[in-house]
Amino acid sequence: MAQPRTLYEKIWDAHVVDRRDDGTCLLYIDRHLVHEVTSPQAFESLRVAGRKVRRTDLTLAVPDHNLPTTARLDAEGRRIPIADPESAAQLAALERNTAEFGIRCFGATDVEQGIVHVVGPEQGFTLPGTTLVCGDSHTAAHGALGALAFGIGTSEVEHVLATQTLQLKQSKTMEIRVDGALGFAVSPKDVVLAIIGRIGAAGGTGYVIEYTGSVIRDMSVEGRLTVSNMSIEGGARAGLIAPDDKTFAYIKGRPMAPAGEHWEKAVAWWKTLPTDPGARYDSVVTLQASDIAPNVTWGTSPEDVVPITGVVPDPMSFADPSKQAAAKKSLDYMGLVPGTRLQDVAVENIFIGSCTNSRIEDLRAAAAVLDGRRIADGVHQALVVPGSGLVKKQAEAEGLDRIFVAAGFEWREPGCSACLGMNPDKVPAGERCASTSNRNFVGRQGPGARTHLLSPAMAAAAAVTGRLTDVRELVGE
Ligand SMILES: CC(C)[C@H](C(=O)O)[C@@H](O)C(=O)O
Ligand code: SF4
Repeated sequence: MAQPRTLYEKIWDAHVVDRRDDGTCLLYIDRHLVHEVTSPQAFESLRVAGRKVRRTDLTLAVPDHNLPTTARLDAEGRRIPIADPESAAQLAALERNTAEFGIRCFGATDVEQGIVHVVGPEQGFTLPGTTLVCGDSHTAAHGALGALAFGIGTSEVEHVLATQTLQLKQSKTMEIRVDGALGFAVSPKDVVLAIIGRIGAAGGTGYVIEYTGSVIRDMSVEGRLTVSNMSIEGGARAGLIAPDDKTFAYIKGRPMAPAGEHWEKAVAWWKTLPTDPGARYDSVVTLQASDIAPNVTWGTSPEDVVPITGVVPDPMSFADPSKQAAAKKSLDYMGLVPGTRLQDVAVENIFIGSCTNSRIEDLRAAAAVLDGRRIADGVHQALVVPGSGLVKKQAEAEGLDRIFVAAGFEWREPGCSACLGMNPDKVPAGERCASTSNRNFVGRQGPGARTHLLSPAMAAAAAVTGRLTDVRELVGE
């Protein structure tokens, strides 16, 4: 009998083109997503070398990082120019490069435009069993559909554009199993924050994670995308979830998904992908769902996480001296005092969006909390930024936009927005933001901005009270 293999090993083996003695492999790449920040240099190098893009049909581009999220067309239907010269240049370069090299690109005013990691799954571009790359660290998100998906650097973007392959060494495997059933108002974001809190921001270094267990199986595909998305915040190269009937139902009928007899064939193969009984992982971590509460971060690393019922930790409570120093520095930056109850921390900004939490279920969860409520007086910026034009359209069809606007939120156009300071959406220096994004690094949401990561429902609860809040108490069980 063949050796039992993990999901990761099966995808890996199916894509190795060549293997060197030192273990370096040449891997075939099935799907390549491109955005404006990490591609200009790659296209320029191709141009200089007189090379073409090897498989334009397996490459898809979309602008997201630099695009302002305010209206993109004026009253006459003309495109509103982008004020920031650098952003305007990046976006123009993406349009020019994709046109010149013959790559499909969703434009700023197309309904399909959105954050690259929302667009891939939504279009059926992301498929189980494929290798998928993008010049972006949150590419791991696509692992939620059972793709081996990971971020690459600009020189690798060039390599994939030119050859449709990548040089790589195989990673170790880590199973992260979450057993049990989640409590009331505990969301996929709380699960992944709990995981990162457990393994640490470097805990996954050198590994590809596979998320397993009843909590992952019971989760919607949207929720799984949130979990896989943050694999990189735990240091892992990728974060996979075995494809199942839910995955197939999610993909079926999407514009770029296989159809007709191709669909049947694809599903038959996808069903062979889940990890074989008896396959071994290099490392196994288990969490119990009943131990997971709505979580919030207090520091400047996603591993700095506590349940909302907790307090800001004392740096001296960490055993590791380097962690003690880091925590002290974090607290200085965050303007927090050890022992403060998280629920006593006031926030002035709310951001609901990013590739972690801007899909329809995220917007529904936040709107459910905001329905019939209003943002607190102390909150002076509350943004809700759908992950794509299609998410926006769906949300509007469900009337979610009206709930957000009635509550005092700004309903924006799709993009990365305040997830990082590469466009006009920023958090002012010294102010705090309850944010559904994935990184709370120093200056991430703007110079001096203080970020608390949490779920969409928790962000909505913070908007209502003007402080970090246990959503379970606000909405009642
Ligand atoms: C700009 C881009 C390269 C970057 C990434 O790689 O992740 C961004 O998306 C981020 O989230 O920090
Ligand atoms: S939403 Fe944030 S994390 Fe995601 S790709 Fe954009 S900047 Fe990166």
